[in-house]
Amino acid sequence: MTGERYSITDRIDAATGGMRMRRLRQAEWSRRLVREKQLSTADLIWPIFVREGSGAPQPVESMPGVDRLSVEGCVEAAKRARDLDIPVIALFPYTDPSLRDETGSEALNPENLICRATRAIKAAVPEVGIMCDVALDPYTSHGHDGVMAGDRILNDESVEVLCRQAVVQAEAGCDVIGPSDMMDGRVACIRGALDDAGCRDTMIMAYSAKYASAFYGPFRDAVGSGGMLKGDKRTYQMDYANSDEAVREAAQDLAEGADMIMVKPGLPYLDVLARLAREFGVPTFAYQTSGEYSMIMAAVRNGWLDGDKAMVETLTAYKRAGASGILTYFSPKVAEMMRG
Ligand SMILES: NCc1[nH]cc(CCC(=O)O)c1CC(=O)O
Ligand SMILES: [Mg+2]
Repeated sequence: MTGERYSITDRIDAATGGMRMRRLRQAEWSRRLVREKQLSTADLIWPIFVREGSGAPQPVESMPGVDRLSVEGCVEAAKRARDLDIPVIALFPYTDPSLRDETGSEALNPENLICRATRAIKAAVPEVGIMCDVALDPYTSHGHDGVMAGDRILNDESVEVLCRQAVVQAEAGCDVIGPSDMMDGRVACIRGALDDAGCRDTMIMAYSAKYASAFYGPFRDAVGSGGMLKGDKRTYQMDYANSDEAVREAAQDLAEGADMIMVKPGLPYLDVLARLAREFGVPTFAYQTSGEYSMIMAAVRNGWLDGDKAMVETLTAYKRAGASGILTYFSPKVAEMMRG
C-alpha cells in the first residue's frame, strides 16, 4: 500500500457512489417497507389425497405430515382451508388396485372417490374452490396417464377418455379442471367437451410445462401408482433440458382455451416459471411437488434444516419468480403460520 490518499471508506464511497445497499436492510421495518413480493394465503392451492372408507388419516410414509383422508376427512380439510383463507384444494385419489384397469375406466364413474369427495365438499363448504386432476394414472393398471397399445401411450384415444373424465368431474361440482396428462390438443378438446355439457364456467388450469421428473416419486406412492408404473413418462412429459419448448406448450394451451397455466416441478424450474410469467402475463402457477416437499421434510427430520424457514423461503421464491400461486403440501402449515 502506497497511500494514505484513499481510505477504505473513500474507495467504497467512490465505487458505490455512496449508495450503500445495506442501508435499507438495517431494520425489520425498513426490510418490510421495501419488500418486493409478499406471500399470502390467497396464493395457496392445497393438494389433498383421498382414500376409500372411514376412520383416521392414513400417513403417506414418504411424505411426513401428509395423510390420505377419507371423504369425511376431506370435508374437514376443506373447512380448515376455508378457516385459513386457502382459496382452493386439489383432490387426488388413492384408487384401490382392484378398481384399476387397462383403460382407467374408474375415471369415468360418476360415483368414483373423487366425485363423491367433490360432492360432499361442495355441499358442506361451497366457498372453497375444488380442483381435480385430469389424467388416468390413478386409475390405470399400468400407471400411465393415458391409454396404451403395446408399450405406446396413444394420444388421441387418451384425449377422448380425458374429455369424459373432465365432464364427469365438472358435473360432480369440480370448479377447476387440471389436465396433467400432457397429451397434445387436450385443452381444446376438454374445453369443447365441458362447453357441450353445459359446464361453461368450469375453469381449466393446464399443466402446460410438465416435465418428466424424478420429483414425483412420493406422490406416486400416495396415489398407489408408483409400483405399477411400467417404464417412464418421457414420451409425453417434457424433457427437463428444454425451456423454449415450454413457451410453445404454454402458447398452445392458451390458444386452446386454458384459463391458467402451470409449471411443474417448481423449484428446479424457476427459470421456466419466470419465463412463462413474463412472456404471457396470464395467471401462472407452480407446483411444489411431492419430491420437493419430501426433500425438505427429510432434511428437517435429520435436524439439517429449519423447516419453517425453508418452507417460507421456497414459497416466496416462487412468488419472486412470478407465480400467481403455488400448489403446495405446506399450504395448511404456512397458512397457520401467516395467521400468526
Ligand atoms: N399425472 C398425475 C400427476 N398429477 C400430479 C402429479 C405429481 C404431483 C407431485 O409430485 O406432488 C402427478 C404425477 C405424475 O405425473 O406422475
Ligand atoms: Mg401440450
